[in-house]
Amino acid sequence: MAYLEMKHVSKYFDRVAANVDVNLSIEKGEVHALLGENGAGKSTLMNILYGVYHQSEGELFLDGEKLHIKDPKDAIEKGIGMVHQHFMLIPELTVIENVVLGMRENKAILDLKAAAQKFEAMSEKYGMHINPWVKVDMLTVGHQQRLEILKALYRNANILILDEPTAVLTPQEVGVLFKVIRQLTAEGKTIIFISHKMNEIMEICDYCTVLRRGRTVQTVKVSDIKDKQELATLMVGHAVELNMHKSIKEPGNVILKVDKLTYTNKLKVDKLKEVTFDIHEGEIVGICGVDDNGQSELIKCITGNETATKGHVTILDEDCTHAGVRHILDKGVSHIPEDRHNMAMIKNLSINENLILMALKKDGYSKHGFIDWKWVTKHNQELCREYEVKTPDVNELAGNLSGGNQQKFVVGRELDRNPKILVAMHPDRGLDIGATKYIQRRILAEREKGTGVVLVSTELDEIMELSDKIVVLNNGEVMGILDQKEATVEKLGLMMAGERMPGYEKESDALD
Ligand SMILES: Nc1ncnc2c1ncn2[C@@H]1O[C@H](COP(=O)(O)OP(=O)(O)OP(=O)(O)O)[C@@H](O)[C@H]1O
Repeated sequence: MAYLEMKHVSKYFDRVAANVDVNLSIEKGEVHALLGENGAGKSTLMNILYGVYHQSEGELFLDGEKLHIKDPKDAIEKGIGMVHQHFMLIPELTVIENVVLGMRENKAILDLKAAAQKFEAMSEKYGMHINPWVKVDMLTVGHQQRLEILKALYRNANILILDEPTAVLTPQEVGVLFKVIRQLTAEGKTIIFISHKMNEIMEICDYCTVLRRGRTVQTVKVSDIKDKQELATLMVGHAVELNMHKSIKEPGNVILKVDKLTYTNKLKVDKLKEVTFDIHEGEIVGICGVDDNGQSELIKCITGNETATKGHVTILDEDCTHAGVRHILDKGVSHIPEDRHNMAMIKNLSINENLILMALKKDGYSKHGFIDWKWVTKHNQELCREYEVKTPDVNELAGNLSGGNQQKFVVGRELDRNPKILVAMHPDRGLDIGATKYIQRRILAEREKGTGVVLVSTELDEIMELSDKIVVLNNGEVMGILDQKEATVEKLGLMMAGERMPGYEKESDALD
C-alpha cells in the first residue's frame, strides 16, 4: 500500500457528483500533480483529504492506517496541510497571529515572541522571508501564499496540498516556490500540486493523476510524457489546439486615452506616475509587469473604481477621469476584474442573477419595468452552454461552482455586453488549457469586431501572442511601449525589471 491512499472515493453534493469512485495513490516524498478540466473535481477531492468535506463513499489510508478526518483542524494534527486557491488568512491580524490562530497549544498563543522566533527561523530555512509583525493586509499576494505555506509547515505538515499555487505568482516567485518544493521533498515531505499549467507539471511533478468529470482517468509518470500537448490531450480526452491565429489589421480611431495618469494611494505611495498610452479600435494593448507595479491601480482608474490624482482618462472622446463606474460601463466598457470574488460576482446569488448584474438595461431583460425571468433564464442557459460553464442549471449558487467555472461565466457575461472597450485583467486565471485557449480566441474575435482591449497578464507568452502593442510597467511608470513584432521575453524581462527604452528615460537621466 502506498503512503497515502484514497480508495473508491465519491462525493455527491445536492445535484452534483463531484467525485465518483476516485482512486489516488501517492508515495512519500513525491510531488504528485492533480490535473483535470475546470470542474473535474480536483479541489473537492483535496477538500476531502483536508477534512473540509466528508466523502459520501470510499476510504482513506495514511501510512497503512485507516484515516478518519473530522475537520481541517484534525487534518492538520494528522500532518496534512492545504493552501487553498483563495487564502484563509485574516487580513487585520499580524503574520504571527495568523500563524498561531486556532492552535491548541495555548502556550504558543500566549508567547507570541517565541512563536515569532520559531517562525523566523523557519522562513530563513526555506528562503521565504516575511516579517512576523506586519499585518497581513500589507502583504503582497505572493507573500500571503508564502505565509500560508509557512503556516502549514509551522504546524508540522508532512503532506502539503497546493491548490493552483502559481496562479497568482510572478515568474520569479514561481522559481522560489519550486525551490521550496524541492527542499521539502528532499526532507521527505509529500506535495500534492493542483495546476492547469502544463509546463509547471512537466517541471516539478513526479507523477500526475488525471481526473475527468469527477473520475480518475489515469496516473502517469511525468517523465514518460513527451510534451505539454500530450499532457493536454490526456486531460481533455482529445487533441487541444494550442496555436492562435491572429489576423493582420490596421487599428481604427483612438477610443481610450490615458494621459499622464498619476495615482497616489491612501498611504501616500505613488502607485502610478504619468502613465501615458492610447488604444485604438480593434487593437489589443497588453499591460505587462511584475505583479503590483501599478497594474491594479491603472485598471481601477480606467474603470472608475479609483480616481486619478492627476492626469486624464478619455473614453470615446469624453473625459472620464472623474466618472463613476456605472457611467463608464454604460459607455460600452466591459470589465473582467482581477479579484473574482470581491469585484466580479456575488457568491450567494444564483448564476442567473449574477449574469444580469451588469446588464439590466440589455434588450430583452426587462418587460414593463420587471425582469423577464423566462427570457433571462433562456439567454443565460445559452451563455453557459457557449462558455461551457459546468453547472446543473443557472439557478445554482455561483459560490458552488468550481473556481474556473466562476471565471468562465464572468468572462461570458462581460463579452455578452458587446463592449466597445474590454478591460481584462488575468481573464484566464484558473482556467484549464482548453478554456484558456477558448477565451483567448474570444478576445481575438473582439479585436476583429473593432473592440479595443486592455489586457493585463503576468503570462508573457499570452501577452506576446495576443497584444498588438505592449506597455511595460515598472514601479508605476511606463518603461516603454513595444510593438508586438519587436517584443521578446528577454526585452520584456529587462524592462519589467526597470530598464527603460530610448525615449522613456527619466528627466534627470536625460539631463546627464
Ligand atoms: N459546495 C458545493 N456545492 C455544490 N456543488 C459543488 C460544491 N463544491 C463543488 N461543487 C461542484 O463540484 C464539481 C467539482 O468542483 P471542483 O471545485 O472540485 O472542481 P475543480 O476540478 O477543482 O475545478 P477548477 O479547476 O475550476 O478549480 C463542480 O461541478 C462544482 O460545481
